[in-house]
Amino acid sequence: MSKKILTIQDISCYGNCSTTVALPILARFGIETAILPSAILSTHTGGFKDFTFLDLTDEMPKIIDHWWHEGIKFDAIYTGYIGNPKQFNIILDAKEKLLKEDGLFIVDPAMADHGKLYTGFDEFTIIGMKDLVSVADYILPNISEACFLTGNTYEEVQDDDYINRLLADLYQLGAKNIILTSVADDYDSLGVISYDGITKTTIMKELIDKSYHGTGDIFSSLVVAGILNGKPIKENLDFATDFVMDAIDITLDDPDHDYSTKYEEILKRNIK
Ligand SMILES: Nc1ncnc2c1ncn2[C@@H]1O[C@H](COP(=O)(O)OP(=O)(O)O)[C@@H](O)[C@H]1O
Ligand SMILES: Cc1ncc(COP(=O)(O)O)c(C=O)c1O
Repeated sequence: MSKKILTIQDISCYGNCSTTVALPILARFGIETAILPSAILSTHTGGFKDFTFLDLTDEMPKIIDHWWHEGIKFDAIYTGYIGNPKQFNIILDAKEKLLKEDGLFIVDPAMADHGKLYTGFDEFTIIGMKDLVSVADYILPNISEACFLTGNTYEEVQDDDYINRLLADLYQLGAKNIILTSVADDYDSLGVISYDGITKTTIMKELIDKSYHGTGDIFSSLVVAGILNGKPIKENLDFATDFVMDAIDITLDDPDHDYSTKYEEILKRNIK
């Protein structure tokens, strides 16, 4: 039977990230997707100046309560970029009211990259993300987010001891499954490591020397689709990393598309 998911993140109207990539990707893999926007921005916050920002904190509880009264329930809730620290408690309320008893709570703590918090985020964002992480079935932090969540110092290139410490500290926070992204064991590689408290699965690939906004959201949406569709973790992570790399590859030769990848070209392929 097909699955039903609720994704809670911003709508960046232009720029191919968050809700505007989650919806098409999840739908492409047969998952019915409802959205609860945390904010509406004219663009994402990376690389565009003077973006607009409409905070939807006041609207969110109304939408949740309407669905609750309708008896709507989801197989999974997947959270991303949060528009305001006040939304963390609203999201926990949505989990109580709208997630099926055996449903999955999946958190992409989208708040930082390259060792820095995104524009507009502060310690209240970190505290709120920790609350979500503590009750999550899956979390998908990058190295920067893992550091802000656990109080470790950011390292651009990481050795085994450092990664093991991050994974142990994240697991200690309460997350049942960790999918750590932007892992680099040297300056020529990039990949992901998953950890479920017992087993570590590592997928490392050659670094493409260019980064784009939105790749984290594309990666997370693909992995979430794989989890809901019961894809084995290694296959799931391998597929998602290859997809993101292909999306980067086809965007490299288009200087007018610096703000995100042209991932639609890859989504168009006959993928299973
Ligand atoms: N330039 C790149 N070269 C190779 N792999 C990449 C590149 N950018 C992203 N990826 C792959 O996609 C994953 C998620 O993308 P990333 O942008 O690092 O996520 P996040 O937003 O969590 O930082 C990475 O861990 C890596 O496996
Ligand atoms: C508003 C907004 N949402 C989501 C993201 C997440 O982007 P990424 O997929 O690069 O982590 C960003 C990053 O720039 C953003 O500004």
